Order: sequence, then structure tokens, then C-alpha cells
Amino acid sequence: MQKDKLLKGKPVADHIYGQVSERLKILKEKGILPRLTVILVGDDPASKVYVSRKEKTCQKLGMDSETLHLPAATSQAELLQLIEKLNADRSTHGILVQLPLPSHIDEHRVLLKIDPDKDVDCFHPRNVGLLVSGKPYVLPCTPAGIVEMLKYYQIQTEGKHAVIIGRSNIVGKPMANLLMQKASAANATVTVVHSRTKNLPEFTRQADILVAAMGRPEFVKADMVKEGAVVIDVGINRKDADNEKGYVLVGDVAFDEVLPKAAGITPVPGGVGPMTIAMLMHNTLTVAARQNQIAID
Ligand SMILES: Nc1nc2c(c(=O)[nH]1)N[C@@H](CN(C=O)c1ccc(C(=O)N[C@@H](CCC(=O)O)C(=O)O)cc1)CN2
Repeated sequence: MQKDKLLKGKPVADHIYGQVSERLKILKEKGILPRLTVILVGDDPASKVYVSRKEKTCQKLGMDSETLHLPAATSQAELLQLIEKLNADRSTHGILVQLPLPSHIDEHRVLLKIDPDKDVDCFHPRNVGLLVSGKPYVLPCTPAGIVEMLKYYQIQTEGKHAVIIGRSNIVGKPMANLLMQKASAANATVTVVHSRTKNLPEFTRQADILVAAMGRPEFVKADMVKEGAVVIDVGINRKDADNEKGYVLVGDVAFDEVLPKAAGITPVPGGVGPMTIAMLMHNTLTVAARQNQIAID
């Protein structure tokens, strides 16, 4: 294993947590205890893991947090009512609805209901618009975490060709925005490919930076990657295995065969994943500070 090629998330997340602690100190000195409320509807096993990690991280940092776990049969009206209550509650600064939601609930309606000033995910259309305009309120957690990783590992993006596989609202679309922008200083040339792209490998082979975020286990094979490319794997897929958990985590990249060709590659687990929660903590402080007109940056 060529260890120097591994772009691990933990050291970068720890660097962010250092900044979070400094910013939290300023808020606490002003009498503000930032509070994140996470809503989980249903019992998706992976979501339960992520939500519990969010709560534990808040506790570890000394932030306030609350997880509201609702049954899978919760109606859309009930969920909207709860969000309305949290919007009006001044002690809650950040609201996050864990995705995916059960299929009977319209995700767009729910995200639209969250007060955009409390939207720590950057999923509300107002905040998506601000992001696209280059004047973000907060940055979307996973894409912002990837930008932080590229900076930390001193990977040049300016003028490079970044190819993103996947066009989701959580990763693909905001990632394209961040990488192309002047505001993020990334200044890359960006191509987005997806399930309907014809001759997809022709595009991925042009990538200096390849971001795999389509949610298909080990989809990216060695012959789809240019020699010397930086490969960012955003996929987290559970693959059946004969171990204690009954599964192993694999990314969207066939890691073992892509590793020899890549100049740098994020592992799964331990790559991009830890950055999502680190950036969420950062965003929670940002919204708490803005709601109280306190400068922490
Ligand atoms: N409202 C949101 N919903 C979802 C988001 C989001 O940003 N906001 N992103 C994902 C899930 N997610 C956070 O919510 C998340 C995913 C992965 C990790 C992580 O630490 N992954 C670890 C492995 C974790 C494991 O053992 O299963 C890793 O890759 O090393 C954290 C958060 C979808 N929903």
C-alpha cells in the first residue's frame, strides 16, 4: 500500500475541530451556547449511525444538541409542524433533517420549511441560490469538506479539470459550484457526468480531479481514471460480508485497482465521511453567530 497517496479525512477534520473550538469559545464568552437539532424520521440503519455521531460530536465539543427521532409513519404535516415549532424556538440555532426521508414525505417541501437562517446543510433554496451566486450563507457540508481536504493536502485546483460523477443535490451539484467558483478560490474547470451521460469513461479519463458521488459500489474502475489523477470517493455503500457487522463499507471507486494509477485517493471509510460532520459543526457555529450578530471569523 502506497500510504502517502492516501488522503485521510481525520487529520483534516481535527484541523477543522481546532477552529471550531476557537470559534465556540468566542460564542460562549458572549453567553451563547450553540444548539443543533437533528430530526430523524424512521429507522434507516446508516442514518441512525450518522445522527448519533452528530450528537456525540456536539457533546465532545461542548455544544448543545438534541435528536428528535420520529417513527417512520410520521406524516408530512406532523413533520412540517415540528419544523415550524423549531423555527420559532430561539434556543435552537441549527436545524437538520436527516436524509433520506421515507418515501411518503416530499423532501423539497420539508427543506423549504426550515428557516433558511437555521439551515446548517445549505439545502434551503435561498441558501442554494446564495451559493450559486458566490455569496454563500453557509457552505454545503460534504462538498465544503472536500474543498478543505484539497487545501489541506495542497492539491492545486486552479485551471484543473474536475469531473464529478453524480448530480445529487447533496453532493454533485453543490460540488460543481464550489469547484468552479472564484469565491472558494478553487477556480477549476468542471464537468458533471451522470447516469444518462453517453461514453462516461471518456469524460472521467480527462479528469485531473475525479469526484465519485453516484452511489454505486466500486463503479469507478482503473480504466476510467487518468494516470496521476486525484480521486475523491464520496460513496459509502454497505457490501455484505462474513463479519460481526454482516457488511463492509465500500466506496464508489474500486479502490485496490485505482490506487496504483492515482496521485492521491480518499479511502472509504476514513476519507470524505469524517469531513461532513466537521463542516456541520462549523456551520452550526456560523448560524448561531449570525442569529446573534456576533463576529467569530
Ligand atoms: N441532512 C443531511 N442528510 C445527509 C447528509 C447531510 O450532509 N445532511 N449526508 C449523508 C450522511 N451523512 C451525514 O448526514 C454522513 C455520511 C457519512 C459520515 C461518515 O462519517 N462516514 C464514515 C463511515 C461511517 C460508518 O461507519 O458508517 C466514513 O466514511 O469514514 C458522516 C455523515 C446523507 N444524509
